Amino acid sequence: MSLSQDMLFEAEPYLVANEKHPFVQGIIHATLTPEQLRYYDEQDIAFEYNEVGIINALIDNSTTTEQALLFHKRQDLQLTMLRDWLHREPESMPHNWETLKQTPIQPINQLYRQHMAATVQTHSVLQILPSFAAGEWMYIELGRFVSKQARVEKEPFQSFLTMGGDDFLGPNGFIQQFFNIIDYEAKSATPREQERAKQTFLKSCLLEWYFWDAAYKQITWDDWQNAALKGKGESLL
Ligand SMILES: Cc1ncc(CO)c(N)n1
Repeated sequence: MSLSQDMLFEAEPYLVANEKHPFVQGIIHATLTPEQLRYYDEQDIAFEYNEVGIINALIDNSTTTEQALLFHKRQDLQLTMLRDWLHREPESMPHNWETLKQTPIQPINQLYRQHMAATVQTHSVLQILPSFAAGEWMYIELGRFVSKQARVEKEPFQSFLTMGGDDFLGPNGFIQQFFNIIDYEAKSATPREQERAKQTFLKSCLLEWYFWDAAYKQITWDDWQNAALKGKGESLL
C-alpha cells in the first residue's frame, strides 16, 4: 500500500465524523444561524490566508521544477479565491488584504494554523504537504457527500462545500497530484518520516472536525478566558 493510500485508509473515520458534525449537517439542512456563518466566514478567510504561507513553503522546498510549478498554480488559485472572497464580504465584515492580517484568530483556528506552520521548519515537502492536502481532501470529500444529500438549495448554504471542478478533481486535479507527490517523496524517506507525514495528515483531519465545532459553538478566546477565570468551562470543549 502506498503512503497516500495508507493515509486515506486511516483518515476514513475522520471523514465520517466530519460528515456527521452538526455544522456540516446544518449546511445540508440550511439551519445554521447568521452568527455561526459569520464566525466561520471570518475564521476561514483568515485560515486560507495562512495557507498562502504554507503553499509558499511548498514552492520553496519543492524537489522538482514540476512540483514548484504545480504549487505555484495552486497558489495562483488560492490568491484568486481570496481576492474574490474579500470582494464578496458584506459591509458588516469589510475585510481587505490589509485588514485580513489583523483578523482575530480564535483558539481552534490558531491550533490548526500552527499545526500547519510547524511543518515548514522541516523544509520537507513530505512533511509540509500532508498538513495542507488533508484539508483540501476533506473539503472535496465533504462536497461529494453533501451533493448526494437532499440539501436545501438556498444561499449561502448552496454554495458551501462546492470546491470541485476540474482544477481539484480527476487524475490531473490538484488533490491527486498532491498524493502522487507524497508517494514520490515517500520513496526516499525513512519509515519514521513516512509515519510522521501520515500523523500530520490525520491531525489536520481531526482539526477539520474541531474547526466546524468551533464555528458551531462560536468559541472565542473570551470564552476560554471566562472558562478559565470564572470556572465556566464544561460545555466548551
Ligand atoms: C478549515 C478549512 N479547511 C480546508 C479548507 C479547504 O480549502 C478550508 N477552506 N478551510
